[in-house]
Amino acid sequence: MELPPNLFKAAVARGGPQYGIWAGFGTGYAAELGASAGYDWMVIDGEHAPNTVPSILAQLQAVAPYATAPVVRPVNGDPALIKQLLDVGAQTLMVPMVETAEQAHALVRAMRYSPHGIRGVGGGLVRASRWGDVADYMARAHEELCLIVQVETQLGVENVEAIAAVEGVDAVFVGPMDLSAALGYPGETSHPEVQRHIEHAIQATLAANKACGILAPLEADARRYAALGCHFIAVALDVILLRQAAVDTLARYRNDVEPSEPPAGY
Ligand SMILES: O=C(O)C(=O)C[C@H](O)[C@@H](O)CO
Repeated sequence: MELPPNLFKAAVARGGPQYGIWAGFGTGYAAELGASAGYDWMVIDGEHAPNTVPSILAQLQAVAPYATAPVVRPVNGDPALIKQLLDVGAQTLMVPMVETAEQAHALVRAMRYSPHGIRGVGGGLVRASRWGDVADYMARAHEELCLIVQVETQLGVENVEAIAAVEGVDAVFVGPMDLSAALGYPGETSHPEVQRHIEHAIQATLAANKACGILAPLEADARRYAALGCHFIAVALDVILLRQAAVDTLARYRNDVEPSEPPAGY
């Protein structure tokens, strides 16, 4: 068979904004439900959601029949974990807490086979090559892989020009929550200082001709980031949607329950 195309990479190259949902339940069942809603892309979160390589595989399989493109976020940039995630068929990885061009370059090498990198060879043992059915998998895998690096610390923002310029980095994703904490305003993503850093990271990424993404569950934020040129914006988190709907439904029947406020943090 042909190498499966990376829907996310193609969509972001066509332009934006692409609207995404954050999958935080760690199950294929919930991920499939989110995909059935028609979002353009979905983060399968291995950093803060209760996920393992097998649970991520189950979610990749669950969303495969849908047009929603999966983006897998590993807990960190460990090359051994990257190898496992690529082998189970993740094509787009979003690695948190990238702070230097050297780290970004190491991630590119972790995703590529020798002589361009250090990815171990799974050959016919892995889903990525459809158990060997994709005959040219090793020669062409890099064409359909996509690396998103998360910039979400002060040092990361200081180095964003150099990070975005690294060959093989396809996109930068700004993490507003971590950045707010790193700058000393935990959870205050609207603080002027946090916003100044966010806008600088977006502009530097776009100036490097790389795609830029961000998390923005509040509509006004999402629209502002779209106007700034972000290519992909996560506008919903499934866990938060369920929690809000659960509280609001109960509040309609019980006087001791207040309807939910927009989340202070996300
Ligand atoms: O810093 C951020 O914002 C992110 O990276 C997203 C967070 O991990 C989390 O708030 C998602 O719920």
